[in-house]
Amino acid sequence: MKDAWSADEVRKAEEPLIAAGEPLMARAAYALAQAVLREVAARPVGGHPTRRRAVRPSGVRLRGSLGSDGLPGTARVRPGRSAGTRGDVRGARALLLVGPGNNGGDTLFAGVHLARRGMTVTAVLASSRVHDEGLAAFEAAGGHVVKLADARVPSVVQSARMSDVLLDGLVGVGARGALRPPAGGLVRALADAREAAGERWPYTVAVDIPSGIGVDDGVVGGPVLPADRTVTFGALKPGLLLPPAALIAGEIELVDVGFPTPSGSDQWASAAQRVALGRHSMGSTDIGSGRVQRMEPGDVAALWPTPGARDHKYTRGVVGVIAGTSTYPGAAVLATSGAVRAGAGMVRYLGPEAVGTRVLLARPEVVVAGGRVQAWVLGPGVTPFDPEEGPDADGQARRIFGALAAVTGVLSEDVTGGKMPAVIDAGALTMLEHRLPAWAVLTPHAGELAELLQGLGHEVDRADVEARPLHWVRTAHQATGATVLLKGAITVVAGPGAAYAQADAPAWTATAGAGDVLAGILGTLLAGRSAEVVQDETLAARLAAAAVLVHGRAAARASAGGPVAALEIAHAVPAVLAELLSD
Ligand SMILES: NC(=O)C1=CN([C@@H]2O[C@H](COP(=O)(O)OP(=O)(O)OC[C@H]3O[C@@H](n4cnc5c(N)ncnc54)[C@H](O)[C@@H]3O)[C@@H](O)[C@H]2O)[C@@H](O)CC1
Ligand SMILES: [K+]
Repeated sequence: MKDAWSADEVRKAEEPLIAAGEPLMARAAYALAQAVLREVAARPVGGHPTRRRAVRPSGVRLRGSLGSDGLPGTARVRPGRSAGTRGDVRGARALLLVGPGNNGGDTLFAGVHLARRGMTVTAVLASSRVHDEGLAAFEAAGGHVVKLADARVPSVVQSARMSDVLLDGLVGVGARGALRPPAGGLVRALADAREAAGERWPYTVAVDIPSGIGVDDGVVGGPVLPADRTVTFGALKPGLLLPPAALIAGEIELVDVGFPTPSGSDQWASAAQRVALGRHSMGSTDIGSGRVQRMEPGDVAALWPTPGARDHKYTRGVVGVIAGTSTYPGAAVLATSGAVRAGAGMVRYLGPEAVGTRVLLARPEVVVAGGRVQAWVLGPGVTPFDPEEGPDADGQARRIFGALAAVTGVLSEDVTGGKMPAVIDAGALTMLEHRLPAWAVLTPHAGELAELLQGLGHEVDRADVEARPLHWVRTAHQATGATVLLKGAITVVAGPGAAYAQADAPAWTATAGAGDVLAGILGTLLAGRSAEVVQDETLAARLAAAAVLVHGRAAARASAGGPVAALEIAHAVPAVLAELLSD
């Protein structure tokens, strides 16, 4: 499991270490410098290993000479190393963006290592005050210093363009909100230049985080310079796992600076507190707090129910699927295929006869009849419920309302029954009338989540959900009681006391029907551990994250780098599971 710590948790962890005299900054700076040196040394002379520059002018290098604005003379000094071989970093150029705090300190000390190795290093100080010792050491090592206040932003941008590597050390975990001027203006100009430059941009390394992202929530509320690599210290930060920030953080390198291993989850138990369903019922103080995790293959293997010699189809779990209509029959095929391929003991299908026939043609092992079920998959391919339109022609809404009663165990005013986990997708998301238990997993995409939240009294649209996914997923979890899984390039899951951000699927997975397959896979997982899921309110979120990982890996396998059809994702699931379970 990858565990991301909030900025507060990082501070709490570092305090005793700093008090004990542990050289955290020295460790961070050394590791940062090593990451830069590795990259620069791997570059063929005159080009980036993966983003080779199209034109690399040769010319006279006046190493270290400065122009009138204090920046390396861009007219006189040509980019790249004019001499040396692969592995030799001498003469390579680094531009450091240095902010006022310890993030800038890390960057200056890293600059010391780079300068000592013969690189030409220039620090642009974005603030009037910077880390004193770092600055003194940097100057002593021969680093050049430019104050942003004395330089023009276009000259800094030009200097960046001519560098081999760019270090973003403006703010780290001490950041509050979007980047303010002048750092914000500089980063906006650099981000624009990077966009325009395409491949011809220096390798960009974010120090601890890309400056300007929300450390705890991954929000990108202002200018941020996308990084090729983020070298982060002590622990991952939620913003490095969560969209949209995670999509611009590049490769993440975690540096051990001596933090203790992650403690238990007791400290954030408050996030598990649930409040009554209602328009203004959310405890907003809980939102945004807590740890974010990313499940890894080993975690999934430990969670996946595997059959033993004494198991039979009922002990392994029966999934009931209510999906598809005569207009959208394919969703029924995809959801049942996902469930079958994920290893359900049995899959039942309930729906219009014509759709059931199609399901049987694709998957003869599906039982098209009612009966015992241990988890439901409700809603793929079912149209949103509109009470004014009267009873639905296919009867799917009626069936789903019935199944939803079994999920909560409240069958009627005076009759209660067994409680059952469920995946609630697509059309079924419009049929929620009561507060739900955590073993009900809602699986909306961003547009559906926005509509659900609007129904709960929030003014939010799809773009808002995409801009602050963790916030809105947590809000929906707290408002409905259900575990919420927001589908996307990075899928975010929130349940009692926990949040997961899974980035397992290739971009090709964004294709019609992929979500129906996911619903089926998750249905099988919930059915396989049905009794435990209703006992342990944290289990549904873990199983949801596990299903996302398996689905994403199956999509990657089916895609093999090219387009993928949803049904092929389902077909790839057994091989993915076999691999995960054998490791
Ligand atoms: N946690 C760890 O183990 C370690 C942390 N270290 C570094 O220390 C950093 C944290 O240092 P600090 O607490 O000094 O904080 P930062 O360096 O992250 O920045 C705080 C400073 O930035 C300014 N600032 C905050 N928000 C801003 C905004 N939106 N726009 C412009 N300026 C803004 C503040 O005025 C403050 O002066 C970490 O990110 C990391 O780089 C390392 O030195 C060593 C190890
Ligand atoms: K930074």
